[in-house]
This record gives sequence, C-alpha cells and structure tokens, in this order.
Amino acid sequence: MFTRQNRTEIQHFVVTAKQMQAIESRIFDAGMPVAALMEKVAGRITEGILSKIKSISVTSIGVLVGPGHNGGDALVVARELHFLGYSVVICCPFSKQKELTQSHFKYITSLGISINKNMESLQHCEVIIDGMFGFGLERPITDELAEGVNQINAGNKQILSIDLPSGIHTDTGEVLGTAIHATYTFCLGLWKLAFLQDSALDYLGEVELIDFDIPLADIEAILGQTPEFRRITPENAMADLPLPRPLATHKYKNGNLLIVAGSHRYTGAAILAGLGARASGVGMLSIAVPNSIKPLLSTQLPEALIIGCPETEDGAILDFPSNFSLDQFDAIACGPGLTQSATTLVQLILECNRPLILDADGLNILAQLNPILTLSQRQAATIITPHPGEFKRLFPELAEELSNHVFVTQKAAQQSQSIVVLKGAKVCIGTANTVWINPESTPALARGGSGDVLTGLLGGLLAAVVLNQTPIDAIVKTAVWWHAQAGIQAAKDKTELGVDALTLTQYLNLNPIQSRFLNKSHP
Ligand SMILES: NC(=O)C1=CN([C@@H]2O[C@H](COP(=O)(O)OP(=O)(O)OC[C@H]3O[C@@H](n4cnc5c(N)ncnc54)[C@H](OP(=O)(O)O)[C@@H]3O)[C@@H](O)[C@H]2O)[C@@H](O)CC1
Ligand SMILES: Nc1ncnc2c1ncn2[C@@H]1O[C@H](COP(=O)(O)OP(=O)(O)O)[C@@H](O)[C@H]1O
Ligand SMILES: [K+]
Repeated sequence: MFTRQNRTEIQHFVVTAKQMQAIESRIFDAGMPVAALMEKVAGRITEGILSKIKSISVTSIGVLVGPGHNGGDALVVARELHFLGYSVVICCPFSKQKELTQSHFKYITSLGISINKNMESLQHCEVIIDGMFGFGLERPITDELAEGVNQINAGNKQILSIDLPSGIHTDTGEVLGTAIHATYTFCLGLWKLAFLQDSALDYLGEVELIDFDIPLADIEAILGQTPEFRRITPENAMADLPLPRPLATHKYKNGNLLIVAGSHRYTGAAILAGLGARASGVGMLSIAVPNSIKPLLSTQLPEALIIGCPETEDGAILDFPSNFSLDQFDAIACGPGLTQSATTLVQLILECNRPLILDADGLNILAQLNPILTLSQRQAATIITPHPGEFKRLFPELAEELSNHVFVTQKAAQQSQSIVVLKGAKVCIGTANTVWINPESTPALARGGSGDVLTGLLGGLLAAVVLNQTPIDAIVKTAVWWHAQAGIQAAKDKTELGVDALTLTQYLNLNPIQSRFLNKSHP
C-alpha cells in the first residue's frame, strides 16, 4: 500500500509572501488549475482541522471568510465539513470577492447554507475557522472589521487559522491593526517568515505545515541554491557535528578553547560558560578569570586550565598575565560577566587573529568602539551573540526595526561582516548569505545565565571545527539548536520554572539529545 511521501526536506525552507506568490505562479503557469490546487489544499486543511477537533465534542463550526483565496480555502473547508455532518455557520463581512472565492460562495449557498455579514453570527459556534486573510494582507484591519476580530478573540474559543492568523503580516510577523489569536495555525505549502518572528508568536498558537506537494524544482527556482532564510531542523543541525571522532585523534585535535569571562561581581557567568564548553566535548579548555576567583573556578571545572589574571580595583580582568599568548588557541569566547571595566582586555582580543565569539559585556564594550568598523576589520571570523538590548547598543540605526528580528539580523550581519546571533524566542543567525532561524525552543530559557551557557557551548564547538574546516555558520546553528533542545528536555522534566542555567548545563549531556547525536558515533 502507498502512503503519502514524507517530504522532510521542505521543513527547512522559509519564504516571504513575494517568494510564495512567485512559486505559486510557476505552478499555475505549468498548467495546474488554480481551482484544482485550492481543492487539494483545502482537502488537506480539512484533514488537519478534523484531527484537532475530533477529541472535543463539536456540533457547530463558525467559518470566517475573507475576500481573497484565503476565503476560498475556507469555503471549500466549510463545504466539506458540512458534508461530514457538522453544522456550519459562515460569516463573510465583505461585499466583493475574487472570482474563484465567489464561485465557491455560489455553490455553498445552493446547498442551503446561509452567509452572514455580521461577526456576531459566530458567537454560538464552538470552534471558529479563520479564513479571512492569508499572505495577501498588506494593510491594517480597521473599524468594524477590527472590532469583529477583537470580539472573536474575546470569545475564548478554539480558533483554527488557515495559512496565517488574519491580521499578521506574512514577512514581518507584525500585527496589522489587530489580529486573530489562533489556537492552531495551518501554514500552507512552505513556512512563511512570520512563523519565525518573535512578534507573531503570541498569535500563532500551535503550528503545523500542510504540505501540498510543491515541486522542489519550483522552490529552488525561486529561492536559489542558497535560500535567504532557512529553518534549523534536527537533520541540518546535526549534520556538521564533529562526530564520529577519528579513532587516532588526540586532545589538541578536538579544539583548544579560551574562555575570557567573569569578574569579582559575576563569578557564575564564567562557571556557566565553562560548563557549556565542557558539554561540547572540546579537547582543551582554558578559562581566563580575575586572580581572586581562580580557586572557585578550579573547584567547579577541574578539567579546565584556569588562568588567573591581574584585576582592576573593582575586580574585573585588567589584562592577561605576562608572556601569555592568544595564538595558541583555536577559538576564543569572550564576554560573560566581564563588567564594563574590562575595556583594554576586550580591545586586545578584538585585535587578535583568532576566531572569536563575543557576548554580554564583551558586546557592551564593543558598542563603544565603532562596532561595524571594528568587526569588519577583524582578520578572523567573529560571532556576536546579542540579546535585543545589546543589539540596539551595537546597531542603533537598526533599532527602529528591531521587532523584525529576521530583517535586522540579516542587515547587521551584512554590515559587520560577522555572524550575528540575535537571541530571543526564535534565535536568528545572520550569516553572509542566509539567516538561519531556530523554530523550536522554550520560554524556560528566558532567565539569567542561559546565554552564558550558549556562549560556552558555541565556543567549544567552534574550537573543535576550526581545525577541520567545517563552515563556521554551520556549527553556530548546531549550538543554538542543541542549547534549545536541552532547554526543552529540561522543561519537560522540571516544568518551565525549573530550568535554571546550571540545570540546563546538565541537560546538555542528557538523553534524548545525546542519543540522537550518538547515532553518529562509532559502534
Ligand atoms: N500559495 C499557494 O500556493 C496557495 C494559496 N492559497 C491561499 O490563498 C491565500 C492568498 O490569497 P490572496 O492572494 O487572494 O490573498 P488573501 O490573503 O486571501 O487576502 C487578500 C484579499 O484581502 C483584501 N484585503 C487585504 N487587506 C485588507 C484589509 N485590511 N481589509 C479588507 N480587505 C483587505 C484584498 O483585496 P484588495 O482590497 O486589496 O483588493 C485581497 O482581495 C493564501 O494565504 C492561501 O490561503 C491556496 O488556496 C492555494 C495555494
Ligand atoms: N522566550 C524565550 N523562548 C526561548 N528562548 C529564550 C526566550 N527568551 C530568551 N531565550 C534564550 O535564553 C538565552 C538568554 O540569553 P541572555 O539574554 O544572553 O541571558 P544571560 O546573559 O543572562 O545568560 C538566549 O539563548 C535566548 O535565546
Ligand atoms: K487566515
């Protein structure tokens, strides 16, 4: 027996509204009738909706219908649900529709289903299907329409959105006027950018991609060999791990990382970064800290070489010890807990020709040093890992558009010729050609110290791959994905309140993440 092909490869594509329209046009130009595609897509949406509502007792389903093809999809779904025996209430608060949508209108009316203009008609329905706007929405929802949307949201019912919650901009994820608060959203064909923008997250609910067999050739014709935006998936995250290790390897072949972190005030940041690096499997780990906290670090990380450094009056690192050279390291991770007193040190590190990760206070110091110029003049690769606050200080001219995480990450990476990791719910990684976005994470990570862990983990992986010429951006997405998966697993075991940064470091080593990696080790 044949089953539908599981096309996991489409999961990593992300499109803008314009790219989706271009892909759609190629399909229609090749001869696929628009109406036939709508039938097919709506059939799959109906399957998706049924799988969500079958466990609850539903008799009456409200369907909100817009003027375009999103409304057309909704009408086909409504028709099928009617034939399955559900009582369907349709509301279309628009006086004109696109031709195909109108045709479905005519037929559904002929079946004896009346069409209401007033959104109050949906108030007694147990579930609402939102087919008002999809990727064609470009201007804000206002006036009575906005009031209607707000009323529907206030009804606290399950809302299943087709393609996008109506009111969400397909690319920026911003709310145009107002937007439907969906319980589930069925994204059609390919992931739209909005699904990966922090600004849309509160509206999307649970999300699912409905594949409708868009030929890969059409996707590649529009997106090219190197798509502008890509989702991190388990497959592409794990592809570049330094596994399996060659049998005759030794510690210096598995990366020599220097972490520069901590101060008298922020001791924990250095420990957390060290523990993150430990989990990466890095061959050799050195941690430069102020002299006074060296004993503490040695206790926590017995395998690491702790380098005590001269310190400022307020307990920050002043400089490296004499005769210390940065050249011996494969990579440097600098910043957690340094305080802003470590300016001279950060300047020194920026000038060295080793691959560098800059985080936290490393970034706050960089912000004072003409960041774009400084970064673009570096001799080796630089990865910066700002949260939105740090990002604003580094790239003030992009601050106004900061709600569009994907766009500002792309711009910042281009301007600074660095890899930019903008942290948040959906971490964005800006590289020279592509923005990678991590779709799966957990708000459990939103607490102090989890970024320090990421810096260490990323540092360890970076040091390990520098030697074997794996592209650096590849390993950055691995680290971001790994960090988030550890958070997800920890939150499953301990709730979203139980994932302190130290606990997180323990989960970096635990199943099921590890077992997924281990598939790639020696038998
Ligand atoms: N991609 C694919 O392969 C497939 C796509 N499919 C489906 O098509 C959907 C895209 O359809 P679409 O292009 O017709 O746009 P859609 O989102 O329905 O709405 C645009 C309409 O709304 C109107 N309008 C806009 N803003 C407004 C406002 N504020 N207030 C009031 N009106 C406003 C605007 O009219 P305007 O006034 O601008 O002339 C226009 O008519 C897509 O999301 C998916 O569901 C599938 O069927 C098949 C496969
Ligand atoms: N809502 C959220 N959902 C998922 N991950 C989040 C969320 N908020 C923050 N994070 C993640 O938590 C980490 C926080 O890092 P950061 O702000 O640098 O904290 P710190 O400097 O205290 O370690 C980042 O990896 C970020 O992506
Ligand atoms: K919709």
